[in-house]
Amino acid sequence: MSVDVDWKLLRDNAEAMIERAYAPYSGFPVGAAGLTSDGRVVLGCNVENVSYGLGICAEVALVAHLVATGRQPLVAVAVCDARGAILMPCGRCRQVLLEHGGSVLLVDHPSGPRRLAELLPDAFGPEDLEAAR
Ligand SMILES: O=c1ccn([C@H]2C[C@H](O)[C@@H](CO)O2)c(=O)[nH]1
Repeated sequence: MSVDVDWKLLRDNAEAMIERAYAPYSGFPVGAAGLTSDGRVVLGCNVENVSYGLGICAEVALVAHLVATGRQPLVAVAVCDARGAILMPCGRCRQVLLEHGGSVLLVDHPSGPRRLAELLPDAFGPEDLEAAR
């Protein structure tokens, strides 16, 4: 199924999540919004913890929302900081997004959306597990 991506809608939803973020330790709230193949918007924000390493990124929270609400493939994701500026997902988040959007996933970028394949080249994937069996 092909879906038109309304990037303004995604960015607005990501920015709205800044208000929900729980980031008392870094002071760096992050919001994320994703579009599913069936046209739904899923959301996430970072959720930090007093045990610093336990904090989760906005994109990981978004994937938890996705899985809890049907787990359709992700087709596009927008992430932003407190100013509403586009934020590129950290390395761990790129791997987490790959699992649910694949290499064709569109990720918002200041110079125009990028495919995840470009942001996470030569990615580790299920075929690597198969290859070693
Ligand atoms: O892609 C990213 C990068 C960072 N953060 C969060 C983690 C931490 O709570 C804060 C500062 O790194 O930003 C995200 O949510 N997503």
